[in-house]
Amino acid sequence: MRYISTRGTAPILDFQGATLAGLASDGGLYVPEDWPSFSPADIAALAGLSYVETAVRVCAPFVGDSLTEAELRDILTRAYAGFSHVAVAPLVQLDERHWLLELFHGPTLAFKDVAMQALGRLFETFLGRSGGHVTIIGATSGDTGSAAIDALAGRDGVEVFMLHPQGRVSEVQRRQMTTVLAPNIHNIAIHGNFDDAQALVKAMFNDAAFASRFALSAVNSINWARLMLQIVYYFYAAVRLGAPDRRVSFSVPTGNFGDVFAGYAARAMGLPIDRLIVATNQNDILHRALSLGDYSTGSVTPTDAPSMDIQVSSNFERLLFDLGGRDGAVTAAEMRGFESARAMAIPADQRTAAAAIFDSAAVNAADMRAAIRWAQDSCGETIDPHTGIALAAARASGGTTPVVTLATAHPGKFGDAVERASGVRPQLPLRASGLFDREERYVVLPADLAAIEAHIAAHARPVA
Ligand SMILES: Cc1ncc(COP(=O)(O)O)c(C=O)c1O
Ligand SMILES: N[C@@H](CCOP(=O)(O)O)C(=O)O
Repeated sequence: MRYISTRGTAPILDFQGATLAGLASDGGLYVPEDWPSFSPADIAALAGLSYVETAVRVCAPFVGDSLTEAELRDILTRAYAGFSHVAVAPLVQLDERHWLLELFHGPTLAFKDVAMQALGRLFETFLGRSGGHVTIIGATSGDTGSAAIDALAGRDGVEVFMLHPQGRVSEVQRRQMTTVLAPNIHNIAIHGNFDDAQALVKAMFNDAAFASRFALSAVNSINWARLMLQIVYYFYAAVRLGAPDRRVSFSVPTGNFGDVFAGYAARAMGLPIDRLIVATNQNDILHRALSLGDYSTGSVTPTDAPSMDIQVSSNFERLLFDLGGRDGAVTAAEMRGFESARAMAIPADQRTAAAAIFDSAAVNAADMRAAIRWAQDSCGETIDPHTGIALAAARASGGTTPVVTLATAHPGKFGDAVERASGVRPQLPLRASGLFDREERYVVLPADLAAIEAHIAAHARPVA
């Protein structure tokens, strides 16, 4: 499989190259040149397979010659061996139409582990071949950072610099990052919000001299490998609910548009997904974009679902590229316009194409809390606020198709908010015990490119 940039001018790479590059050198995002196609018979053949075997089959066409099937299976087997549930992503029935897909059984208790545990091993394998070294820079609203740090701490060949918005992640999220004291892990709290952190990361990639001096790479969902690994659970869940013979919808708590874009990719590959529901919190740019064509940023509002307190959603560019006929020049012009005006009107034909696939909803705090209470009181399931947002949107949607709500974080990561909503204090699983007793290490810096680059330059290993 070859990978092309959404902005059309970066070199075309294979899977190994795209994984190590992270962001394309023209500022775009790598996408597969074509969507692999799964026939109904291919999908039916996934029935009864374990999560790892499903992942091998779904990922193989994307990986191409970069890994043998045995190498891929070995990476995935080791990635999911540390999950606390043997199903990796168990489906839990709520009522006759609604299911939860629990994606939080990995080491840091959020869906990010599903991709990151494998991505860490992909980096290790690819860098091991060349004896190379990369500097990973990332931005997090809480969950990507902890998952990346767990996956990469102590690994040879990688130095990790993770930016989070100071005071805007939960205490559990912060401690999951800052109590990891491995020498290759560097946490940076910035004065600003997640969008500022993400913009700084992209600015460092766009600083060609800095990017090549430190061999920058990415673990955010701008890295295609993240999304490939997230496509798997759409197949896994849909097959369990009757695909290819029954259509299934998914409700996805959305911030950076990565998780729901993985669902879009699964649908493009042939999985019979009926609707993809894009559920946002009060930071509703994606809901406005999909329902009104208004992709314009506002200020970021802090909410009880802080991991979704995002305005500029990186992966929306991948959707615009596909909907705009996969013309890099068109997407590059659109993104340049958006980056300067902080606003963009989605063209009518692209809105119509999106409406055939996506529904969207902006869920307020009261409706999110009501969804948490309903899950608790009517189903005995304790869910976190991000899942609550998506469940509220799922229950408000019409139709008879089964709807799977992605449960993206363990409720214990957001204990205060869950307790406020339901009166129930969720416990953190045993694997997180001791978090509050450990030493923390991080620096606080202004959201200023020169300051961040100077800090990284002082601690990273330049290319020889
Ligand atoms: C718990 C949780 N739910 C949902 C999201 C939103 O996912 P995405 O950014 O892929 O849209 C995030 C952050 O990415 C998250 O951490
Ligand atoms: N909610 C995310 C934001 C970054 O998302 P990513 O999927 O692009 O890595 C977080 O928890 O950091």
